[in-house]
Amino acid sequence: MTILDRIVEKKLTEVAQRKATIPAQSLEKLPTIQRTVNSARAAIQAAGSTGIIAEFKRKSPSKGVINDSVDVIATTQGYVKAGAACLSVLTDEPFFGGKPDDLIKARAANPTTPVLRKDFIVDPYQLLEAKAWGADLVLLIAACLTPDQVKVLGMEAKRLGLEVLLEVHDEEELDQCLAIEELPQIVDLIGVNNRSLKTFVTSVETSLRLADRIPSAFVKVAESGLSSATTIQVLRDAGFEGFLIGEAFMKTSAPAEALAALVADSLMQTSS
Ligand SMILES: O=C(O)c1ccccc1NCC(=O)[C@H](O)[C@H](O)COP(=O)(O)O
Repeated sequence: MTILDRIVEKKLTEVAQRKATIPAQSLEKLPTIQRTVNSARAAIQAAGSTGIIAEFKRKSPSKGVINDSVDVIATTQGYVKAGAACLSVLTDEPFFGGKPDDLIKARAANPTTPVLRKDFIVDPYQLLEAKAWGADLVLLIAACLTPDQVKVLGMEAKRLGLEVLLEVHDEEELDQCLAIEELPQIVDLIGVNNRSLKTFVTSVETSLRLADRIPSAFVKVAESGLSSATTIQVLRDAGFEGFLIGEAFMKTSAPAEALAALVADSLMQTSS
């Protein structure tokens, strides 16, 4: 059983309990469901964008506790001030120490920045939750979904006006998803996760290997294990425009300052 199998098993139980507590019909009636989202695609592709999707992540299966002392509002506002194009907020509690309230607070504190609900989406109900809590964007992880589920969840996300980041780990997952005829209508960004779900080892080679297989209709996002301006430049040269970064910032006592330093390093690289 991989870590993803364990997360999904737990997630299915959690979602069943949440549905029983707050029915989908009640979520549908919330005013936030009608809200127009902030586009992550536009934010990442805007002239001068850093492309950085800065993640608020307290702990992880690979690292255990990363940072359980920083405040979500101060950190996400600091991220935006330091140049984040988008925010990513974990809402999974058992494995990542996140909670819905983190997303709700990050949304309210950063009204014009796209916010990703970072979770393991296995049921359309979670998309309703994401919209209700103020997310602009959701993650669909190919490794835990069939192509049919990707299609159903992607279509539901679009009904709700959400943007979709589809995450793949290898060629097989990417090719299976690219075979979905409706993919360009239901997915905005394709992310390549550099972290092996079996070993937790991150290798930027994964992103570099898959870069050219991702059609230009999708914004390319490199995910996990990123920390240096040099690597970001190599990924940019390979066609990546988005960079999902959590641990490198969150492991410091001042995550926003770590982001500011990375942005400064990146600017120095482009000007030299
Ligand atoms: O981070 C983990 O240990 C992990 C384990 C199992 C499934 C997913 C996991 N991480 C989710 C992510 O995709 C990352 O939080 C995200 O890409 C940021 O990565 P990093 O910059 O390495 O924190």
